[in-house]
Amino acid sequence: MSYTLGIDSSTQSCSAIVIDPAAGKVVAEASVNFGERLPKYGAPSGFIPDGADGEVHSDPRMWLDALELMLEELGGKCDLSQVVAVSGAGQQHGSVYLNERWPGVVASLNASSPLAEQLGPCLARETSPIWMDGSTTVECREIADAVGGDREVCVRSGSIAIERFTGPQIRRFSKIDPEGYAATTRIHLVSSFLCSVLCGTDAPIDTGDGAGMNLLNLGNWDWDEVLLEATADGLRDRLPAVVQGDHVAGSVCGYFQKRFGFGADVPVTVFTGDNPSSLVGMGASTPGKVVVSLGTSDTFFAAMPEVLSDPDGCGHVFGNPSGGSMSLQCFINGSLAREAVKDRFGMGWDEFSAALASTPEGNGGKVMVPFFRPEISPRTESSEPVLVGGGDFESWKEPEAAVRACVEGQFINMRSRTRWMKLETEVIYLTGGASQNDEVAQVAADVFGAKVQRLVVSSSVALGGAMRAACSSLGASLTELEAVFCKADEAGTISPRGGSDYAANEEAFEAAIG
Ligand SMILES: Nc1ncnc2c1ncn2[C@@H]1O[C@H](COP(=O)(O)OP(=O)(O)O)[C@@H](O)[C@H]1O
Ligand SMILES: O=C(CO)[C@@H](O)[C@H](O)COP(=O)(O)O
Repeated sequence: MSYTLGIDSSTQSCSAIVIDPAAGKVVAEASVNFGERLPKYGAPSGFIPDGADGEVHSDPRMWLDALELMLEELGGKCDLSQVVAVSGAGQQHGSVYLNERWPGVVASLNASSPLAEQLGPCLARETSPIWMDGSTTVECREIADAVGGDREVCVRSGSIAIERFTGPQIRRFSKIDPEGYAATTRIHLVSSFLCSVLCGTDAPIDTGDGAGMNLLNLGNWDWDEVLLEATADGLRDRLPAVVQGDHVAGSVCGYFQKRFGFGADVPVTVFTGDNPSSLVGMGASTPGKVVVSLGTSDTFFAAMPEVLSDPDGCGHVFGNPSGGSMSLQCFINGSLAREAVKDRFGMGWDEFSAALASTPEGNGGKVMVPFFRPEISPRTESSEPVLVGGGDFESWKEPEAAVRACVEGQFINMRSRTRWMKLETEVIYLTGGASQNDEVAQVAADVFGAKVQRLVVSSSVALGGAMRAACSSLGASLTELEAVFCKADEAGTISPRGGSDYAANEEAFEAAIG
């Protein structure tokens, strides 16, 4: 038996899948929700709430604790000594700031004490800004001005200077805590941090996740000197190397061998971002398939035949772990906005679904701009949702209509904001926590006028890691793996009903966002 393992450290949980690539089987899965299992970090939804000035941070020790809990759980379900290759992914853009102790400590992890205890003293910044952080508007402007404007930043890096991207975050840290920045000798992404810990060495950053930093040049897929210079002094020395997604970063280190029973010399393929990994796990790594992920964020992405960036400046280009690039649009008001509406009416998911089922397509013209925190697609300041459509609805007195207005509003916004990708969306491949909800999936089908399919294996981020490990370390064929592991759940296919073209609701939505 030769298994491969894929790890997914996303916003709210650390999950994994073990597959047997030769037998075409899923062997085991495990997941640890940060908020539920690690309440001591004060992050019920995976991040520390109520940060000042738009800051949204998480504690990297929480990610380490969760990794250990998750591997313990996984080890109870399958024999980890049979794992012959590993890879994984992290939520994108988040950054971990490490001091001079880091290289020594990570290379000599002691199996008798937890990772968080040993690596805590290596943090030059106690907590990590994550993708929801919007505190760097000033720094975005400064970087763009230094480089010659947003268009120039976009041409170089695939995105204009964006608040949650790592470069602006690094610049802000260097300004607000110059001593902390001076003590920082290495800055990792969530993905490269966890890959480093697993290998017991300082791992590189892959082009998939690296492109979410406003620091990587899409022309040569390497650090861009002009952007580095515009971002912070001495930045190049603080960043790891950039590599393509098939690079092997090292092998599973002694700590994990002793604690969890991994074998010696198990290669670890460089980790990537959760969305690039999901691209692989959804069987969408060659152009032609559109993926919508309904995780904490909602994202819409696709592999592209050539680099395509958003003229409006809200969308992004990331590296495709299988080569080339992918375009992506991210919506901050995803699952947490749906949860906010559900909670406002004291509903559970079943009642939320029933509300969708009992209301008509188009909602009689009632539509919500469901921005419970400032949105990034499009960029808006407001953290109050807007209800348009009349009477009781606008005073939040029609729960069912409000639920439909929220979900339709989300997909209407997604449809408008992703037109720049010029994709034929006959089928949408849906993944992420909310994708299991058939009624939410039905709204996606109706608004896009496209068939919606989920895959039999739903954990696409982790699966992408296990598939990437099999390709780069075992020489497996990605096409063959996709044929076996990325099968659509045909019984769960949802077709559009065609009851509305949503044109009037889109018009109302656009008018409301101004
Ligand atoms: N039945 C459901 N209907 C709608 N949304 C759901 C349902 N079950 C879970 N979710 C949503 O899934 C989200 C988590 O998705 P997940 O993909 O695990 O997030 P992430 O990968 O960002 O950590 C939760 O915030 C929750 O709102
Ligand atoms: O910021 C982005 C993509 O640019 C987010 O999609 C993060 O990568 C978080 O992903 P989820 O935890 O919501 O999957």
